[in-house]
Amino acid sequence: MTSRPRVDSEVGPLRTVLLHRPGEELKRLTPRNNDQLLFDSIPWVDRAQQEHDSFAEVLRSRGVEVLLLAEVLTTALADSRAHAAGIRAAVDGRRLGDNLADSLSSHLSGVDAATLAHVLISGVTFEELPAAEGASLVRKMHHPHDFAVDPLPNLLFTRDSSVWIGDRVAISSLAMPARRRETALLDLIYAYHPRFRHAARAYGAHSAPVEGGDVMLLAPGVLAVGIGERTSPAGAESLARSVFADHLVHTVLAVPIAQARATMHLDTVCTMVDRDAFVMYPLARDSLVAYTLRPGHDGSLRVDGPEPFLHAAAEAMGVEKLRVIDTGLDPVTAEREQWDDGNNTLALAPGVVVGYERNVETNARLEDAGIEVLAIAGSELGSGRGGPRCMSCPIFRDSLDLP
Ligand SMILES: NC(=O)NCCC[C@H](N)C(=O)O
Repeated sequence: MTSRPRVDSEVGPLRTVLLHRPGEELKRLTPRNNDQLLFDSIPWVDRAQQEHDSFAEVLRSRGVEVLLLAEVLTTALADSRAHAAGIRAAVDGRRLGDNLADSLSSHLSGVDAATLAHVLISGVTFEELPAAEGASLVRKMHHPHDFAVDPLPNLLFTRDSSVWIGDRVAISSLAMPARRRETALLDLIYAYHPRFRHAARAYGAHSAPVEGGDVMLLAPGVLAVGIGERTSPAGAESLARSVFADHLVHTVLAVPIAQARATMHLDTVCTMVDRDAFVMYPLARDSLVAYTLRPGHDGSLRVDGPEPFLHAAAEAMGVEKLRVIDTGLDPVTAEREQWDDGNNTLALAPGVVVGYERNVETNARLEDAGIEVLAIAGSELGSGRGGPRCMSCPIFRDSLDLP
């Protein structure tokens, strides 16, 4: 018997998670396209898969049910409506022109669900397009390795494309063009997979950017939303209005973060490692502030602050004080380990987190503070600039009774 999806904290015991085992889409990365596709180098794909398999194994060994995105997508695409919608979302007439678009769509309408899932994730190059009658200027003028359908190498970071808030799922509105089509796949999964199709949506039909890496359920009823390179003020405000209207939370903390690649999401700067504790980039510790948003009368919004993030968060969570694990790192080590996702941990339970093994100093300080760190290899996975929290979308966590 599977539990119905529900997440209301960052650290409640994790029971079910959605991961994406990286595949052929990573083989599309070249030195010519890696910047645009948001990777900092070209990963060794076999090793990335081994690292990911080990990550999944660590989770399973702690009793977590691991759902793999390609498998759940394939199940969803077995529904003919999902199959047709998946093709519509991938085949772009503006890029291909009507003739090529029609021929690709009709080819894909004849493939099985697993093949379509593969195509939707890995993309299609012009040389891979099915043969068609007659000449095509579009085909002739594109390089054979140009993408007719873009690959989605960042699907690996399942945190960003959807997020469960209580018993509702919010499909993100991703900011970067290289990631926008991910939402179409998540939309199909949650609409057509038998396990999810009855789940209510949060934040439906909004277009202002919100990415899951910026969204943190600090405690039941308290949501923090980073605002920076990815999530815009308009996105945070729309999300807040939506979750207030659905009575999912009582407070949203809007947290400005530097608009830089190193700090692309709030979870690159800090993550929760216990019900009252964060691991946090030391240079952000004193500067992080929050605006406090609460529902006003008649659908209006109250906005207070800004004030120091830790004060605002403690007050909203109803705890006296929040702890920041004192990593005490020198600025250079802190900067290096922050870049390598040292602060991007995935909590499996209060005081138990998964982190990249390479962040030796941060992990040692966490252990000193009594946090159990399950260290995983991530030399290849990290080339996309994301750590264990980025690579996981919790679908069910046991609820957390605050002290
Ligand atoms: N939550 C996260 O920080 N996710 C990492 C996303 C990395 C991906 N290459 C991106 O740039 O979107």
